[in-house]
This record gives sequence, structure tokens and C-alpha cells, in this order.
Amino acid sequence: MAGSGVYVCADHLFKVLVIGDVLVGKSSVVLRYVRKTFKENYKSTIGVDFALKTIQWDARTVVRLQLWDIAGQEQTRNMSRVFYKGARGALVVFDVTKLATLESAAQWKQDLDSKVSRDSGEPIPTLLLANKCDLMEQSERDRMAPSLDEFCKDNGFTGWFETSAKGGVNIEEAMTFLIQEMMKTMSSENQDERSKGDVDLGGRADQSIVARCC
Ligand SMILES: Nc1nc2c(ncn2[C@@H]2O[C@H](COP(=O)(O)OP(=O)(O)OP(=O)(O)O)[C@@H](O)[C@H]2O)c(=O)[nH]1
Repeated sequence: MAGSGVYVCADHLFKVLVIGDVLVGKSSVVLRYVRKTFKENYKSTIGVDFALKTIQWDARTVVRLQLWDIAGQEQTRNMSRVFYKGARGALVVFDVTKLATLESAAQWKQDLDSKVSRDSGEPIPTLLLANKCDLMEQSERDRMAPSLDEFCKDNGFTGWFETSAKGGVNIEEAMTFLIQEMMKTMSSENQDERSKGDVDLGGRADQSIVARCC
């Protein structure tokens, strides 16, 4: 225990949703992040796919990400309340070559906010991923940037990254940023708990903070 000469280790489990229209590259983003690979041939997700990634965040902290890659098909939206339960963060992916998928990203975000929130009632940290940036000229990307800043402000996104699952561009960076944001929300929630004099080290399954000696 801290203060008694033995360090406390933290082990955080975060459920992260990956949502957005069909074909925008959700599964590819997950595949790139978890397995560092990319597949050209498309295989549609049915319902939801899961992936787990464990990160040694710092010397005393382990972060486990449970990634829920949710099919972009319309049918899945009716089931999303069940899928979204307990999520601590989200990625909303769109395809930079298909403007309609950006318009949909606003709807995905609204739907997300209506179905899941932090204990405080605030939205969970959510990043917008402008994926397939390898298919766009740098000049076009530069032109798009200010409108994405505006889009994020208007729709309550925590931030955005241009990514390429194909080229491995910014996937790691986006995930690291999301983890930082989830850690921040968690420490503010723990602070609230502590100030109530009630520290629950067991926590819910999706947000367990396990104190261990190491
Ligand atoms: N050029 C390029 N192609 C990509 C990129 N990401 C994904 N793709 C391709 O886009 C297609 C769809 O990718 P998926 O990852 O299956 O898309 P998804 O959003 O999971 O699709 P659903 O499962 O139907 O919801 C595949 O052919 C991928 O190879 C990218 O960054 N660049």
C-alpha cells in the first residue's frame, strides 16, 4: 500500500466502442491497432466483434482495452443500447472520401450520447477518426481540417485524428489520446468517490480499478 513502502499498481479495464457507417474502416482500425496489420479484402462485421489489447501504460499501471467493433449496418443500431452499456470511450470513424459518412458520424455521436454517459451524466470521451487519409491529397486534407475542428465542437467530440488503417497513420496516437482522456475522466470520478469517503476498489466490471502490490 502507498505510504507503507509497497507500491500500489493499477489495472484499468476500459470498454471502447468503435462505431460509424459500413465500410469506413472500423475493423481495419482495430486490426491495425491490435495486430499491426491491414487487409485489403472486405469482410463485413455481423453484429459485433471484440478485440482486447493490454498496454503497460507506465511502470505501475496496466491498461486493458476491450474494443467493441460494431457493425455499421442499420439493423445493428436497434441493438446498440445493449452494445454500448458500460462503455468508457468511443471512436466514431468516417471515410474521408465519402462525405455522407461524416454526416452520419454526427448521428452516431447523438445516438451514442443518448445511450451511454459517464456517472456524472457527461458524455464519454469520443474521438472522430477521419479514416482512409491515404486516399486524399495533402492539400485537400489541409482544407478539411478547419471544418473538422468546427464539426467536433458542434457535435461534442473530444477531438479528431486523420488516420489511415492501411498505412498505420495516427492509429496509435489516437488510441493513446483516448486512453489519456479516459484516465482523466476516471480520476475525476475517483476523486468524487473519495470526497464522499467511499473508495470502491472492486468497481463495476467495465471500470474495475484493482489495487495490488507489486
Ligand atoms: N485505402 C484504405 N482502405 C481502407 C482503410 N481502412 C479500411 N480500408 C478498406 O475499406 C474496406 C472496409 O474496411 P472495414 O474495416 O471492413 O470497414 P468496417 O467499417 O469495419 O465495415 P463494416 O464491418 O461493414 O461496418 C476494406 O476493403 C478495407 O481494406 C484505409 O485507411 N485506407
